[in-house]
Amino acid sequence: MTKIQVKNPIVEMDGDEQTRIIWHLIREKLILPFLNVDLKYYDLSITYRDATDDQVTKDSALATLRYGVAVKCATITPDEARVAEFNLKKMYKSPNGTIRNILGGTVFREPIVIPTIPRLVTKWENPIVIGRHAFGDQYRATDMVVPGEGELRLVYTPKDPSVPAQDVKVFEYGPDGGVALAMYNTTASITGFARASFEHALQRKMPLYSTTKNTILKKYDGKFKDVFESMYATDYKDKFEALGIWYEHRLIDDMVAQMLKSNGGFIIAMKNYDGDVESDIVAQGFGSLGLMTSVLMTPDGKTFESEAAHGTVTRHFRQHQQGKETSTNSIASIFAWTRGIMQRGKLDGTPEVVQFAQLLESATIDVVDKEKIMTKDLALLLGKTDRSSYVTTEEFISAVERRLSNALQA
Ligand SMILES: NC(=O)C1=CN([C@@H]2O[C@H](COP(=O)(O)OP(=O)(O)OC[C@H]3O[C@@H](n4cnc5c(N)ncnc54)[C@H](OP(=O)(O)O)[C@@H]3O)[C@@H](O)[C@H]2O)C=CC1
Ligand SMILES: O=C(O)CCC(=O)C(=O)O
Ligand SMILES: [Mn+2]
Repeated sequence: MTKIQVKNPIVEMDGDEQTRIIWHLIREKLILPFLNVDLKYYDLSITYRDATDDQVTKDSALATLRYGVAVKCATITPDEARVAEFNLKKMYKSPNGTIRNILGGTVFREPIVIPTIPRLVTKWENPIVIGRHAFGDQYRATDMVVPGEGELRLVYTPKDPSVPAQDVKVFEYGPDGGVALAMYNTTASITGFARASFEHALQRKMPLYSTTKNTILKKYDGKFKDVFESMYATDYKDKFEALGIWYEHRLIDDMVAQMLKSNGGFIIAMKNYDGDVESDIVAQGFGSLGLMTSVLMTPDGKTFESEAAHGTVTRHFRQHQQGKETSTNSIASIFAWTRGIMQRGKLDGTPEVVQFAQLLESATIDVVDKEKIMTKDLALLLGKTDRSSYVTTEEFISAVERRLSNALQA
C-alpha cells in the first residue's frame, strides 16, 4: 500500500504511563504504516521534563506556534508523591498549563457519541461541547501557605505613572495563619476566548451559553460576562438570529443543573477551572472519560493542539506494572491524532490526508458499534461484567488496525 504524503510537519508531544503505552501503539499501528509524516517529536515524559528542567515543554509549545498543529499525549503533573516517585529536582507546574499559556486560545471538548453505547445521563441525545478558556486563572496562579499572624495585600503598580496605583488589603490572619492565592487573566485573552466561542457556535450552528459566578466575583467574573455580552451585541447577534441560535450568560451553578436535565445540543463557554471539572462530568455522563475529544484553537485559526481530555490513567498503569492485563479505552487518544491530522490536511489543502483521518475515526467507532469489540469501561455501560465482554488495551487497537487496513484497501 502506498503511503499518503503529509505536506507539513506535525508536532508530537509524548507523555506518561498508560497513555504513553497507548500513544506508541497508535503511532506504530494506526498512523505510521499509512502516512508519510514528519513528526517533530518532543518527549514530555516526567523524566525527560526533569532532565531538561522543563525546557522541553516550552520548546514543544514554541514548535506548535511554528508548525501550527500539535498532537499531545497525557502527561503527569507532579505533586509531592510524584516528586518522591521520580526523584524530581522540583515540583514542576502542569505542562498543559505551560503549553496553553504559551499558545493561548480556547479548548473545545466534545463527547464522541457511539450510537449503541448507552449514556449514563440517558437524556443527553445531542453532544454538549465545553469551550474551556485555556489561559491563566488557577493554572498560572501564585499560591502560598501563610505561617501565622499578619496582613495580606493585593498590589498593582502601573507602568504609566498617570494611572493610579492600587493597593488593597485582602485579609488579616490570626495566629494559625492559613493559605492565600493570587490569580490573573488578561483582556486580550478573555476577548480571544469570547471570539473563539462565538465563531465555534456559528460554525457548529449550536446555541452558546457562557458561565461565570459574577454575582460573587463581581470584577473578575464580571469582566468575562461583559466582554461576551458586548461582543455578542456588536458582532454576533444578527448572525446568530439568522441561524436560529442564541447566546446567553448563566451563573455556573444554574448552568450545570440545566445541563443535566437538558437533551444536549449546545456549547458552554467556561472559565479554565470550571471547564476542567465540567468536561470530565460531561465525558462521564456521555459514557466514559475515554470518549471525549479535546482541541485547542487560537482565535486567529493559526494554532491547533489536540489531546484526550483524560489523564495518564495511573490506576490502569499500576496494573500493567504488576504484569496484569489492562483494558484502557484508547478512543480519545486515537481522536487526538485524527483531529490533528485533519487540521494539518485542511491547512495544507490535502483532502486525502483529511479523508485518512476520517476513515480512522469511523473504523474506531465501527469496531465498537458494529463489531461489539470494546474496552471494559464501555462493556460496563452495557451492563456487562464478564471477562468475555471486553478486550485488552492492545487487542482493541489491533481490531482498529484490521478494520482501517480493510477500509483503505476497499
Ligand atoms: N491532559 C493531561 O495531560 C492530564 C493529565 N492528568 C494527569 O494524569 C495522572 C492521572 O490522573 P487521574 O486523576 O487518575 O485522572 P485520569 O483521567 O487519568 O483517570 C481517572 C480515572 O478515570 C477513568 N479513565 C480515564 N481515562 C480512561 C480511559 N481512557 N479508559 C478507561 N478509563 C479511563 C479510570 O477509572 P477506573 O480506574 O475506575 O477504571 C481512571 O482511573 C495525574 O498525574 C494527572 O496529573 C490528569 C488530567 C489531564
Ligand atoms: O494539567 C493538569 O495537571 C490537568 C489538566 C487537566 O485536568 C485537563 O486538561 O483536563
Ligand atoms: Mn481535567
